[in-house]
Amino acid sequence: MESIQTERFTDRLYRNVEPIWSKNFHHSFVQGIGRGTLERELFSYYLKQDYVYLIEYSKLFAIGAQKATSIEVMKQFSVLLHETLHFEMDVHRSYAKSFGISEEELEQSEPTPINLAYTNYMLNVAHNGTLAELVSCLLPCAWDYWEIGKKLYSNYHNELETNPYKNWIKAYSSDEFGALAKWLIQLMDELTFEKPERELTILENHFQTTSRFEFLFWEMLLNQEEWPLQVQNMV
Ligand SMILES: Cc1ncc(CO)c(N)n1
Ligand SMILES: Cc1ncsc1CCO
Repeated sequence: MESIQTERFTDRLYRNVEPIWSKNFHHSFVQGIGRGTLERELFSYYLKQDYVYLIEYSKLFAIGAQKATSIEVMKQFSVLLHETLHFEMDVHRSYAKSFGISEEELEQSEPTPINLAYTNYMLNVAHNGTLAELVSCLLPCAWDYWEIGKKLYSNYHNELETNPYKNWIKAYSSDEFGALAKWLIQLMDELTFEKPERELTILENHFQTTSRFEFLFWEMLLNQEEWPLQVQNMV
Protein backbone atom coordinates (compact mmCIF):
# COMPACT_ATOMS: atom_id res chain seq x y z
CA MET A 1 0.00 0.00 0.00
CA GLU A 2 1.23 3.43 -0.85
CA SER A 3 1.70 5.71 2.08
CA ILE A 4 0.05 9.09 1.90
CA GLN A 5 2.15 12.09 2.76
CA THR A 6 0.09 14.14 5.20
CA GLU A 7 2.76 15.94 7.15
CA ARG A 8 3.42 19.49 6.05
CA PHE A 9 7.03 20.42 5.55
CA THR A 10 6.68 23.11 8.22
CA ASP A 11 5.55 20.42 10.72
CA ARG A 12 8.83 18.67 10.06
CA LEU A 13 10.74 21.95 10.48
CA TYR A 14 8.96 22.64 13.76
CA ARG A 15 9.70 19.18 15.16
CA ASN A 16 13.30 19.52 14.15
CA VAL A 17 13.92 22.76 16.06
CA GLU A 18 11.53 22.22 18.98
CA PRO A 19 14.35 21.66 21.53
CA ILE A 20 16.04 24.89 20.38
CA TRP A 21 12.82 26.92 20.52
CA SER A 22 12.09 25.51 23.94
CA LYS A 23 15.48 26.77 25.13
CA ASN A 24 14.71 30.14 23.57
CA PHE A 25 11.43 30.42 25.44
CA HIS A 26 13.02 29.42 28.74
CA HIS A 27 15.99 31.73 28.27
CA SER A 28 16.33 34.02 31.26
CA PHE A 29 16.25 37.10 29.03
CA VAL A 30 12.89 36.03 27.56
CA GLN A 31 11.51 35.03 30.95
CA GLY A 32 12.68 38.38 32.34
CA ILE A 33 10.55 40.13 29.70
CA GLY A 34 7.59 37.89 30.60
CA ARG A 35 7.85 38.54 34.33
CA GLY A 36 8.70 42.19 33.79
CA THR A 37 11.83 41.77 35.90
CA LEU A 38 14.42 42.25 33.16
CA GLU A 39 16.71 45.17 34.00
CA ARG A 40 15.92 48.30 32.03
CA GLU A 41 19.57 48.54 31.04
CA LEU A 42 19.40 45.15 29.37
CA PHE A 43 16.14 45.96 27.63
CA SER A 44 17.57 49.17 26.20
CA TYR A 45 20.59 47.20 25.01
CA TYR A 46 18.13 44.83 23.33
CA LEU A 47 16.27 47.72 21.68
CA LYS A 48 19.44 49.04 20.08
CA GLN A 49 20.71 45.67 18.90
CA ASP A 50 17.31 44.54 17.68
CA TYR A 51 16.70 47.78 15.84
CA VAL A 52 19.77 47.40 13.64
CA TYR A 53 18.91 43.72 13.31
CA LEU A 54 15.47 44.66 11.98
CA ILE A 55 16.90 47.11 9.46
CA GLU A 56 18.82 44.22 7.88
CA TYR A 57 16.09 41.65 8.43
CA SER A 58 13.49 43.78 6.66
CA LYS A 59 15.68 43.71 3.54
CA LEU A 60 14.89 40.00 3.27
CA PHE A 61 11.30 40.95 2.55
CA ALA A 62 12.45 43.32 -0.20
CA ILE A 63 14.56 40.54 -1.72
CA GLY A 64 11.56 38.21 -1.33
CA ALA A 65 9.49 40.60 -3.43
CA GLN A 66 12.26 40.67 -6.01
CA LYS A 67 12.44 36.85 -6.17
CA ALA A 68 8.69 36.26 -6.16
CA THR A 69 7.11 34.81 -9.28
CA SER A 70 3.57 36.08 -8.70
CA ILE A 71 2.00 39.43 -7.93
CA GLU A 72 0.22 37.91 -4.90
CA VAL A 73 3.52 36.92 -3.31
CA MET A 74 5.10 40.27 -4.20
CA LYS A 75 2.20 42.08 -2.54
CA GLN A 76 2.54 40.02 0.60
CA PHE A 77 6.28 40.64 0.88
CA SER A 78 5.65 44.35 0.48
CA VAL A 79 3.12 44.14 3.34
CA LEU A 80 5.73 42.35 5.48
CA LEU A 81 8.32 45.00 4.65
CA HIS A 82 5.87 47.76 5.51
CA GLU A 83 4.70 46.13 8.74
CA THR A 84 8.25 45.58 9.94
CA LEU A 85 9.37 49.14 9.22
CA HIS A 86 6.23 50.64 10.73
CA PHE A 87 4.32 48.44 13.17
CA GLU A 88 7.19 46.37 14.56
CA MET A 89 9.92 49.02 14.60
CA ASP A 90 7.43 51.51 16.05
CA VAL A 91 7.28 49.32 19.15
CA HIS A 92 11.07 49.69 19.44
CA ARG A 93 10.98 53.43 18.69
CA SER A 94 8.34 54.14 21.28
CA TYR A 95 10.13 52.09 23.97
CA ALA A 96 13.37 53.87 23.07
CA LYS A 97 11.66 57.22 23.40
CA SER A 98 10.38 56.35 26.87
CA PHE A 99 13.92 55.28 27.81
CA GLY A 100 15.39 58.54 26.54
CA ILE A 101 17.11 56.91 23.55
CA SER A 102 16.89 58.94 20.35
CA GLU A 103 15.96 57.45 16.99
CA GLU A 104 19.41 58.38 15.74
CA GLU A 105 21.08 56.47 18.57
CA LEU A 106 18.93 53.44 17.78
CA GLU A 107 19.87 53.53 14.12
CA GLN A 108 23.55 54.04 14.76
CA SER A 109 24.00 51.15 17.15
CA GLU A 110 26.95 49.02 16.20
CA PRO A 111 25.86 45.41 15.72
CA THR A 112 27.67 42.87 17.89
CA PRO A 113 29.54 39.98 16.20
CA ILE A 114 26.56 37.62 16.70
CA ASN A 115 24.11 40.18 15.37
CA LEU A 116 26.26 40.79 12.31
CA ALA A 117 26.85 37.07 11.72
CA TYR A 118 23.10 36.38 11.95
CA THR A 119 21.98 39.07 9.48
CA ASN A 120 24.90 38.35 7.15
CA TYR A 121 24.03 34.67 7.08
CA MET A 122 20.45 35.43 6.07
CA LEU A 123 21.34 38.13 3.56
CA ASN A 124 23.92 35.89 1.92
CA VAL A 125 21.34 33.12 1.45
CA ALA A 126 18.75 35.66 0.31
CA HIS A 127 21.05 37.02 -2.37
CA ASN A 128 22.49 33.72 -3.57
CA GLY A 129 19.78 31.14 -2.89
CA THR A 130 16.26 30.34 -4.04
CA LEU A 131 13.09 31.99 -2.69
CA ALA A 132 12.45 28.85 -0.62
CA GLU A 133 15.90 29.19 0.94
CA LEU A 134 15.24 32.83 1.75
CA VAL A 135 11.94 31.94 3.44
CA SER A 136 13.55 29.11 5.41
CA CYS A 137 16.03 31.66 6.83
CA LEU A 138 13.57 34.36 7.80
CA LEU A 139 10.84 32.07 9.10
CA PRO A 140 12.33 31.18 12.52
CA CYS A 141 12.55 34.89 13.40
CA ALA A 142 8.88 35.47 12.67
CA TRP A 143 7.53 32.15 13.88
CA ASP A 144 9.63 31.75 17.03
CA TYR A 145 8.91 35.32 18.17
CA TRP A 146 5.21 34.67 17.67
CA GLU A 147 5.50 31.45 19.73
CA ILE A 148 7.39 33.35 22.44
CA GLY A 149 4.84 36.18 22.42
CA LYS A 150 1.87 33.81 22.69
CA LYS A 151 3.43 31.73 25.47
CA LEU A 152 4.50 34.77 27.48
CA TYR A 153 1.01 36.19 27.09
CA SER A 154 -0.68 33.02 28.27
CA ASN A 155 1.76 32.45 31.15
CA TYR A 156 1.85 36.00 32.44
CA HIS A 157 -1.33 37.77 31.31
CA ASN A 158 -2.54 38.19 34.92
CA GLU A 159 0.42 40.43 35.71
CA LEU A 160 0.56 42.08 32.31
CA GLU A 161 -0.83 45.47 33.22
CA THR A 162 2.04 46.18 35.60
CA ASN A 163 4.69 44.71 33.30
CA PRO A 164 6.85 47.43 31.71
CA TYR A 165 7.32 45.17 28.69
CA LYS A 166 3.61 44.56 28.10
CA ASN A 167 3.56 46.39 24.75
CA TRP A 168 6.34 44.16 23.51
CA ILE A 169 4.45 41.04 24.63
CA LYS A 170 1.20 42.32 23.14
CA ALA A 171 2.82 43.12 19.80
CA TYR A 172 4.45 39.72 19.37
CA SER A 173 1.42 37.77 20.59
CA SER A 174 -1.00 39.82 18.46
CA ASP A 175 -3.22 38.32 15.81
CA GLU A 176 -1.74 40.79 13.32
CA PHE A 177 1.79 39.51 13.89
CA GLY A 178 0.47 35.94 13.93
CA ALA A 179 -1.35 36.35 10.62
CA LEU A 180 1.87 37.44 8.94
CA ALA A 181 3.80 34.55 10.47
CA LYS A 182 1.07 32.14 9.33
CA TRP A 183 1.30 33.46 5.80
CA LEU A 184 5.05 32.77 5.78
CA ILE A 185 4.43 29.24 7.09
CA GLN A 186 1.93 28.62 4.32
CA LEU A 187 4.30 30.01 1.71
CA MET A 188 7.04 27.68 2.96
CA ASP A 189 4.68 24.71 2.48
CA GLU A 190 3.68 25.84 -1.00
CA LEU A 191 7.25 26.40 -2.12
CA THR A 192 8.32 22.94 -0.93
CA PHE A 193 5.37 20.95 -2.25
CA GLU A 194 6.68 17.74 -3.88
CA LYS A 195 10.26 18.97 -3.76
CA PRO A 196 13.07 16.37 -3.58
CA GLU A 197 14.66 15.50 -0.27
CA ARG A 198 18.00 16.97 -1.35
CA GLU A 199 16.38 20.43 -1.53
CA LEU A 200 14.40 19.98 1.67
CA THR A 201 17.55 19.10 3.62
CA ILE A 202 19.12 22.41 2.63
CA LEU A 203 16.05 24.30 3.89
CA GLU A 204 15.99 22.30 7.10
CA ASN A 205 19.61 23.30 7.70
CA HIS A 206 18.94 27.01 7.17
CA PHE A 207 15.95 26.78 9.49
CA GLN A 208 18.06 25.08 12.12
CA THR A 209 20.94 27.53 11.78
CA THR A 210 18.75 30.62 12.11
CA SER A 211 16.92 29.02 15.07
CA ARG A 212 20.30 28.56 16.72
CA PHE A 213 21.16 32.16 15.94
CA GLU A 214 17.97 33.18 17.77
CA PHE A 215 19.36 31.44 20.86
CA LEU A 216 22.78 33.03 20.40
CA PHE A 217 21.12 36.43 20.08
CA TRP A 218 19.44 36.07 23.51
CA GLU A 219 22.75 34.88 24.98
CA MET A 220 24.61 37.76 23.38
CA LEU A 221 22.14 40.24 24.89
CA LEU A 222 22.30 38.75 28.35
CA ASN A 223 26.09 38.77 28.39
CA GLN A 224 26.50 41.92 26.31
CA GLU A 225 28.97 40.12 24.07
CA GLU A 226 30.70 42.99 22.32
CA TRP A 227 33.69 43.18 20.02
CA PRO A 228 36.81 42.45 22.09
CA LEU A 229 38.68 45.60 21.08
CA GLN A 230 36.90 48.92 21.03
CA VAL A 231 38.07 51.34 18.36
CA GLN A 232 37.16 54.96 17.83
CA ASN A 233 36.38 56.39 14.42
CA MET A 234 38.63 59.29 13.46
CA VAL A 235 36.59 62.35 12.66
C1 LIG B 1 16.54 38.78 16.79
C2 LIG B 1 15.13 38.89 16.39
N1 LIG B 1 14.53 37.81 15.86
C3 LIG B 1 13.26 37.88 15.46
C4 LIG B 1 12.53 39.04 15.60
C5 LIG B 1 11.10 39.09 15.18
O1 LIG B 1 10.90 39.92 14.15
C6 LIG B 1 13.19 40.15 16.14
N2 LIG B 1 12.56 41.32 16.30
N3 LIG B 1 14.48 40.03 16.53
C1 LIG C 1 6.17 42.14 11.03
C2 LIG C 1 7.20 41.11 11.11
N1 LIG C 1 8.44 41.38 11.51
C3 LIG C 1 9.24 40.34 11.54
S1 LIG C 1 8.48 38.95 11.05
C4 LIG C 1 7.03 39.77 10.79
C5 LIG C 1 5.83 39.15 10.36
C6 LIG C 1 5.71 37.76 10.67
O1 LIG C 1 5.39 37.42 11.94
